[in-house]
Amino acid sequence: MPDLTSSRLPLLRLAEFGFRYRGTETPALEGVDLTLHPGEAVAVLGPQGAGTSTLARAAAGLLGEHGHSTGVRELRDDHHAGMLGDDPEAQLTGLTRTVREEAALPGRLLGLPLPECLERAEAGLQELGLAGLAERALDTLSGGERQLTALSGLLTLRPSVLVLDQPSQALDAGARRRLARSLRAFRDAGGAVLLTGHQHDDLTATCDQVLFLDQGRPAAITPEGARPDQRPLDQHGIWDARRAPAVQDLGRPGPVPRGEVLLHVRDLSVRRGSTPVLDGVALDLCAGEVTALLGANGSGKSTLLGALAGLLAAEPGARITGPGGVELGAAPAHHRARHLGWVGQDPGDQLSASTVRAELVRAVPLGPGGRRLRRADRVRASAQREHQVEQVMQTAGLSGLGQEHPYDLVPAQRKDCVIASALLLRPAVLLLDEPTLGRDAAGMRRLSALVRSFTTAGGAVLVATHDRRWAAEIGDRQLRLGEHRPSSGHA
Ligand SMILES: Nc1ncnc2c1ncn2[C@@H]1O[C@H](COP(=O)(O)OP(=O)(O)OP(=O)(O)O)[C@@H](O)[C@H]1O
Repeated sequence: MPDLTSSRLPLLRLAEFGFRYRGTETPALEGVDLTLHPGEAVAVLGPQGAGTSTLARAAAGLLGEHGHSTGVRELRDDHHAGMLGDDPEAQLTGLTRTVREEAALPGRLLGLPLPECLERAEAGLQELGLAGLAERALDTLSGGERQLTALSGLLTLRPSVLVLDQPSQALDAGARRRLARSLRAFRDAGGAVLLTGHQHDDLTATCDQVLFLDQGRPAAITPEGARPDQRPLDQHGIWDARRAPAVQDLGRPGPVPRGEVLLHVRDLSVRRGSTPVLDGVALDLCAGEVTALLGANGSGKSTLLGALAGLLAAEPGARITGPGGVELGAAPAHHRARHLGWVGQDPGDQLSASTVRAELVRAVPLGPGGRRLRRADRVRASAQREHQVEQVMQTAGLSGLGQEHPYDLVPAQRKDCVIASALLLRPAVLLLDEPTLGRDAAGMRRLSALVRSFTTAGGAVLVATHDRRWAAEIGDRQLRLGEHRPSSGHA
């Protein structure tokens, strides 16, 4: 990055900036003023649909051919902006095999000499705590490890302005601290940072200013250097992940005798490659309870959920018993799916239809006889299925999105689509992998309500999350994975 410290000229300036996507009538952004000087960091927060991701792309200069812009966007001569997008499934290029290759790729595409690319990649990986994973195949990484790999690649380009859309997604507290340190060093060297998203967290809290967006328009801005307090965050629909948990707000009953055990697990050990990731996990999921699954990036949360769903093989000796004592240890995944609804970390892995409605219709079997139903029964079963789909779309906040392609939805809605599919099979247990990613305050409330209504109806939920506030609010119990040794305790 060129030396910037001597100058107070802005690195990036948006003035009266507006943008309208092609084929739409309402502008996604209007009248946005934003200036980033060397050393500064600004957060732009808004509820889902407020235009924060569009603003991130505009700042990074990536909107060009997608629509029509008005006003001014100026990036200082000889400088460039780099951006990490909000879709965890689209952050890796798919062109490389290992972490080192992926981190070095952006430089190679720029035409930098290979040794320099590798040197920069090494430094980026070191800084973000990934040096030990340099040789790892990308398809073996956990969600947080993937996100940090993408960020290391971006850092090798040495941009002057870093634009990060919801960068804390999927990161544990330690990784967030490392990232905050690395952004501080980046700013001290004269760079500027723009963070966008729907949540206030440890990273947005390090910014000099917070600009709130509402329906594409600036709604408020905090005074420089002041931290936003509770009121504007609530007013603008932002989920405050740093707030102390408000357990009483959820109307959770006090300690009650545990309900029927719906999933009983003992001696569950799983290896990934040659690495032992889970070692003798024991847990009981009971009717009416939410168990929050916590642990650092790479501690094995997705591995545990995947092994319970029958998607990853457990070491011999594991005992897994489902509702009513049904033996699941040797059952294949499609058999377990009748009892255990698995919603994995990457919703894209579980979506295959071209519309949300088609995806959900496909999830429901058409009566016990399937295609062999008589015509009249089939008509009745289809109408019933339509009704079920309609209802679940409402519960999951997908009303009005039935004709959308799942990949046109934002990541949180894509996850809702997979949650809805799982609910349609009426499982006794829901296994949710990081369902809070990318949600604003209303999205978090909807998720809490959905989880609670599932347990109130007698189900059990095991949910992996890095959001400690939400874990404390929703979890009746907590199971913490760490150092490959699980420890469980009550919330
Ligand atoms: N084939 C493999 N070989 C070696 N290690 C692997 C393999 N597959 C996964 N791992 C490692 O297993 C560990 C557990 O991964 P998992 O995805 O379960 O973690 P997680 O707790 O869900 O993490 P995150 O919070 O980042 O999503 C990670 O360190 C991951 O890199």
